[in-house]
Amino acid sequence: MMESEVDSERTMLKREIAELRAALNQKEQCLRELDSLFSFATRPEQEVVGNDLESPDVAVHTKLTNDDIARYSRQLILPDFGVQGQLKLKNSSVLIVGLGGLGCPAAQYLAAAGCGHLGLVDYDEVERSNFHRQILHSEDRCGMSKAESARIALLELNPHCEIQCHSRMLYPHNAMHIIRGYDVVLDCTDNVPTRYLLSDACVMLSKPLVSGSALKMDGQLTVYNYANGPCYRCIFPVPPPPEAVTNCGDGGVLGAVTGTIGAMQALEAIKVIVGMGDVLAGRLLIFDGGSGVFRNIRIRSKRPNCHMCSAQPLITELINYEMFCGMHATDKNNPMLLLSTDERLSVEDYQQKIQAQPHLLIDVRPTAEFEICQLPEAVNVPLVEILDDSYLKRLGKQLEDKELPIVLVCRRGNDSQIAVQHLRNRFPTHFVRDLIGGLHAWTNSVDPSFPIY
Ligand SMILES: Nc1ncnc2c1ncn2[C@@H]1O[C@H](COP(=O)(O)OP(=O)(O)OP(=O)(O)O)[C@@H](O)[C@H]1O
Ligand SMILES: [Zn+2]
Repeated sequence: MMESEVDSERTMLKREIAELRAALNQKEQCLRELDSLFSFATRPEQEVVGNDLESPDVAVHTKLTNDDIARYSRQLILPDFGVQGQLKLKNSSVLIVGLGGLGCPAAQYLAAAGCGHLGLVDYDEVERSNFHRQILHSEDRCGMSKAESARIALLELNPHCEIQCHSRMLYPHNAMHIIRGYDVVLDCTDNVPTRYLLSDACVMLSKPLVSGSALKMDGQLTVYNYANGPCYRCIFPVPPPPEAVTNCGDGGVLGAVTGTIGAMQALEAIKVIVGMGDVLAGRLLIFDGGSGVFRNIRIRSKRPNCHMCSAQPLITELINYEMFCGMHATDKNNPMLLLSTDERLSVEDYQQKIQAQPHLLIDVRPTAEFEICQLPEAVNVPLVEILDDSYLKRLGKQLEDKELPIVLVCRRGNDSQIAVQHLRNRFPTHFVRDLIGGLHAWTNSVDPSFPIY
């Protein structure tokens, strides 16, 4: 063998070894993810201590008081409800997870109707952007835990209701402890991992789950795991890709829409407890607030091979739902993982080093948001336009022969990263940066008088 042939043989072998190593690493990573997904609930339990994790002490009432009769008279005279219905409600306990746009009206109607015990779970604190729809919270309780704030408002409405606050995040290590003590659970949250967690825990504990959602002008409602009906996994066996999920913070929502769905969640819970009416199990109520139309569609019945609620479930314990839903995966679609910090610009550096010199500041938020507030000299080019080739052509003309630095900004610094990637592909040698943390960081670190939403 010639010396050159030996060299090329060596190079080829080295390449093959590198490829085998990469494949091995990938397989090991898959194995680690699988292990982590399925061994999650068997790890030693943490943070499961605290008074709020004990089940509510539900005394059994056999009679209504005179105060009950006066207070609830208008519903007592409903033939399907009556004294027995009121007593069932008085002896019942309902867990409301999420005291936001849906949870507030739901809790309000349940407390007012005389539900004896309410559990309120929320890890978040009240802030100003909540008030337009989270109607139990008020200006003077800004910064307070949402569960505590809701409790104060609910007791004003009905001091006979016993309320247990769980001011913490519901997650796999505490979900079973918290849910166990309640008869019915309301999902009033806004994220996919919690929806799977609640559904799985409710299947394991045989609790009906009244699930609501609302976004923009639309809402949806159904009851899972009731009277042999489907669970959430029967309908959604695999989670949607993270980038396909929009929440109220990004998509917007009208308070009256969340109010409509939240009130209907309370109604379904009352129907389940009292045993009246036709519970929305196996059916999905769709509310189109724009046209004022309610539709009711039949959804599938139990999926025979559902991983959770079938006769032979594959999942027998709670798992890591964030991972299951892909939020922590090294997901290329996750904009948070697009750029490293040194490829970006802090709001302080922008203010001190760039703002005073000629530059192009592009705000990539949708126009409706740009109209709410904008930085001086910012031009609005929504992300969808940036991704469009005709805009890039126009920008190319504008930049001809100019070393104009480009700075991109959005609300929180996610969309701006996508825009940076796009512009860099087109103008690889140009200075293109985005502001870390977006306009929120601007308010927090540079100009507290700049509006935040
Ligand atoms: N796993 C969870 N445990 C406890 N509370 C949760 C969980 N997931 C979501 N929530 C709560 O559910 C509520 C959802 O309500 P909503 O979407 O109206 O409010 P928000 O999160 O304040 O909205 P915004 O997007 O405007 O900030 C929030 O208060 C949130 O804290
Ligand atoms: Zn199922």
